[in-house]
Amino acid sequence: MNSTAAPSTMQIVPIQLDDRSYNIHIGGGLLTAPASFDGLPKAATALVVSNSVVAPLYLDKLLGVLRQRHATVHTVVLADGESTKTWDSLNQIFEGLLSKACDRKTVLYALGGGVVGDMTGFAAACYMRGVPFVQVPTTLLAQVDSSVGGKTAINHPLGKNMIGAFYQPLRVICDLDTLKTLPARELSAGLAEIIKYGPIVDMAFLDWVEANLDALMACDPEAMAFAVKRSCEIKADVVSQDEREGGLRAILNFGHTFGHAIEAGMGYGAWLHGEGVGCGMVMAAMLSQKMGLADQAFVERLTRIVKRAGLPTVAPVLDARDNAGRYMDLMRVDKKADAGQIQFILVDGKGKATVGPAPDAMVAEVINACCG
Ligand SMILES: NC(=O)c1ccc[n+]([C@@H]2O[C@H](COP(=O)([O-])OP(=O)(O)OC[C@H]3O[C@@H](n4cnc5c(N)ncnc54)[C@H](O)[C@@H]3O)[C@@H](O)[C@H]2O)c1
Ligand SMILES: O=C(O)C(=O)C[C@@H](O)[C@H](O)[C@H](O)COP(=O)(O)O
Ligand SMILES: [Zn+2]
Repeated sequence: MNSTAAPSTMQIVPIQLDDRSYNIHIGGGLLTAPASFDGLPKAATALVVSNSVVAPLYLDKLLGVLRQRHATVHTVVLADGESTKTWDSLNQIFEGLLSKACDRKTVLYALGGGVVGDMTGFAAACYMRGVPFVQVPTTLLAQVDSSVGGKTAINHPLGKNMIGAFYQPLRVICDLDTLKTLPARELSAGLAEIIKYGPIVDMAFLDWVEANLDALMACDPEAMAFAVKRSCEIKADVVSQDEREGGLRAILNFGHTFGHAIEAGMGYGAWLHGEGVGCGMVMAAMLSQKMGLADQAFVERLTRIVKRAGLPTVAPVLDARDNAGRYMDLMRVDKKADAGQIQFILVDGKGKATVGPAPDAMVAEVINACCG
């Protein structure tokens, strides 16, 4: 591995949010290490939310530690996949909480990827108007992005993450060992969000990612430890400046305006979130170039990196008759849209991002050029 890699022991990345500040713990074996949970509330009751893929792999391990902290630990195991990020799943969590008479001190633990994390966080925000929760992310994407920063949500058929709340966890516990069971496609999805941090904030990190992509795709522990830590540092820094996306935080949406349209337009789950983001970054970079902000060499470089990471760079046709129109309609629903005007995250290819509109004709050119 190139660059100054972090050691494989536990590392802590703080996120400063006044009375909602917390730490992100990163390291191998954290799931079964009681010390990872030190300082968290030892309420009588806890409830772990997981899913049908993650539970058989890691639920017993987590329960082993939690039963030393809570007299009673309940579980809710949801179905798997992006298509389950719905009211129905959310209700299953509420039913689990209510049927077990969980009180407002009950600690919720989200054990899984971003889908479980986003839904558990939303349930924690709503149940009895707010109960404590802890993120235990088990995918690369969740460790480098979704578990950090307090965005929680479910999807709506008309738009991604449309119903949700900002609600911070008490802690994020990233056990790097869980990444060893992750399918290659999911690892690639996580790489998309890692790649994202370069063009928006830190091009030296993009250089590092490019130089270490093979190690990352092979799940090399040292490379992973550094990538997760640096990603969390970048995200924590952005979120601590703008927790509720008044402005700056929107840069974390680089690639998402197009990506979310792909996810919703294809039907949730057909494209993974990270795949939409990967392809969406290529589209947003191309738009940035058309707007005179980035040069062609940067667009080509980013496209090469995204492709090498195992992610799609050719966007899907969402409507054979009016494809650009369909993309536009889906993007107008995006949460960043302002008075019906779509806002894009545009990059300069040197590590700076801006948020703004783009002429419809240029957006259509990008869609036409990128769709296969
Ligand atoms: N809140 C945020 O800030 C934020 C940021 C980025 C993404 N997201 C959301 O996160 C979601 C995507 O998250 P994701 O990519 O983790 O998807 P996911 O939660 O669907 O997990 C991906 C797949 O991996 C499986 N899995 C999880 N951990 C595993 C492990 N250790 N070994 C084997 N299989 C494992 C899951 O069951 C699932 O099949 C999207 O809904 C996206 O909108 C939210
Ligand atoms: O944390 C953020 O802010 C992000 O934008 C991170 C994104 O990777 C993530 O996919 C987020 O859920 C998208 O937010 P949304 O507000 O566009 O739904
Ligand atoms: Zn994302």
